[in-house]
Amino acid sequence: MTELISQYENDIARIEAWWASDRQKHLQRPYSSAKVASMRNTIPLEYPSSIQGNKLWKLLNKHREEQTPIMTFGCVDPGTASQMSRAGMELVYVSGGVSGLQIAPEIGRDHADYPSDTVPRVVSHLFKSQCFHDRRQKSYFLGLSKEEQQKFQINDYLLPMVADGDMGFGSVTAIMKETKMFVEAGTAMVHFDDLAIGLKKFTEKVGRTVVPFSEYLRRLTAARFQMDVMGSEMLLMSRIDSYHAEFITSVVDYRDHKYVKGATNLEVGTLIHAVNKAIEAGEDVQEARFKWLAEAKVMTFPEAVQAAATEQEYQEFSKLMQAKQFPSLAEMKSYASKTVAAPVNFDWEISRSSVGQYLYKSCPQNVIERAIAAMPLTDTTWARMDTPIWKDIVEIHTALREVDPARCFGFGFTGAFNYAGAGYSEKDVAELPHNLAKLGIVFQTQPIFALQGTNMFVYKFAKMFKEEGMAGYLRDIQGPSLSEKHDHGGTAWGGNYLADQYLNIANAMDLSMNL
Ligand SMILES: C[C@](O)(C(=O)O)[C@H](CC(=O)O)C(=O)O
Repeated sequence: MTELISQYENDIARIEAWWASDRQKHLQRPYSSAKVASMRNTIPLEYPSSIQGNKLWKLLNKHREEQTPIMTFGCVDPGTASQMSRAGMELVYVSGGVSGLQIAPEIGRDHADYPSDTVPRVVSHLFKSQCFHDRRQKSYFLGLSKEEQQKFQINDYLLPMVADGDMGFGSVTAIMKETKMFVEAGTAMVHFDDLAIGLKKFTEKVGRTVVPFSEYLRRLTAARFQMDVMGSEMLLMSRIDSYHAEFITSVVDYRDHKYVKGATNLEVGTLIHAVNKAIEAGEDVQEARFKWLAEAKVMTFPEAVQAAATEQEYQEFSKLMQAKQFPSLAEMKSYASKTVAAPVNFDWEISRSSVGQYLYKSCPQNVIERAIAAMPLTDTTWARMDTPIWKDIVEIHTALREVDPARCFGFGFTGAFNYAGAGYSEKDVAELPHNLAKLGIVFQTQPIFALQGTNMFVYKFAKMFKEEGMAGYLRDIQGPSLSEKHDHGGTAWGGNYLADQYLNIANAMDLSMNL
């Protein structure tokens, strides 16, 4: 019994020293070291994700200081990961969307509806493959002559992996389990977003739903707590998805109230009723929805005040609004009643969707507020965007860097970004990675290469092979592969040297045989 108590007390001291370290000191936890210590195992467990997390932390900060980008892309298979190493990339991104379409037991769109262990399993598989290549490279290298060693290119096969944790696949205990799986798998950094579970409609232009502020912070706290219990240095990234959200699940948190939209024409009945009527009549539901939204004159409460007030009244109202960063609806209503003569009609209940979501106004400011609230619990931030609007990127990251100048940020160039539509010239696109890096946005991923790129390359090859057969194969694949010493099963990459060494060792089985 006393042993358990002294171990618990030692753990508390160790945790506090750890939290004061350079790597951890930027974090603030809403729980004590004693709580963490009380939930630790009685044997010390260590995880390679700590080594990978620390490696990534150094890498991100080096690039932040040098204002240079770390370019990477989504990868779900060992071969691709090994070639990323060989090409000198510095990290590997494991995409949820690609895992859902390539790895999940039941393939489907990126709705995060695949089993919660899908991405951790991909990371675990990749990590084992990274360790294999690391081992076989070392043993191969050590078997070379001094001259050969001089010329040998040593690859870093153990690139840190950044993994997509989506929204965590459940509430507190589910997120803790998910985080545990990522730590055990060898993940260097995981991101959890503020999207609603079960309502993810990914990369479709409409219909994204976020959870309230408080629910998101609860997710991050659960993940951080799990990492603390495991003593893990894996990095936790907050990914804020509110920039393109159209809905929020609840108005329980007053910090969201400024952005929740309601009907200002109260004569229209409910949105649900309008949609159901259209379904019954066999009419276009989307059209009925748009019609209702226009008739209901949907807007946020501050916008409703502006519409009802004179310019002078609105200025008075705005002054009162500045008194508090996060006024609740009740407070905003009281400010309006003190400053505006006309009635301000506003009802956020009648505009709720059929699954109960409230309408939500997305804008850079709510991304900033959410990202700042998430900072004490997380190591890095990703403000996700469907369209890379440069002025908003600058606004968001400038505001965030004022709060934490040393923060490293991430960015995803999603597959369908319309750069020209967002005003980018070819030169702007070429300079984008460097311009992002100047804002501290150093982790930059093209998440879906393993769909967009791989599909295209395989299609082109398959067409050629069908038409030209082995002659085409020899010309385009086998010839260059052999002559340029690309990796394939018959090279050192395939592990034959390592296997030979295993065989030799095993063949030396019994020295007493003296054959
Ligand atoms: C990063 C992402 O979550 C993914 O699953 O890879 C997606 C990718 C995409 O839609 O292009 C994302 O939400 O950005």
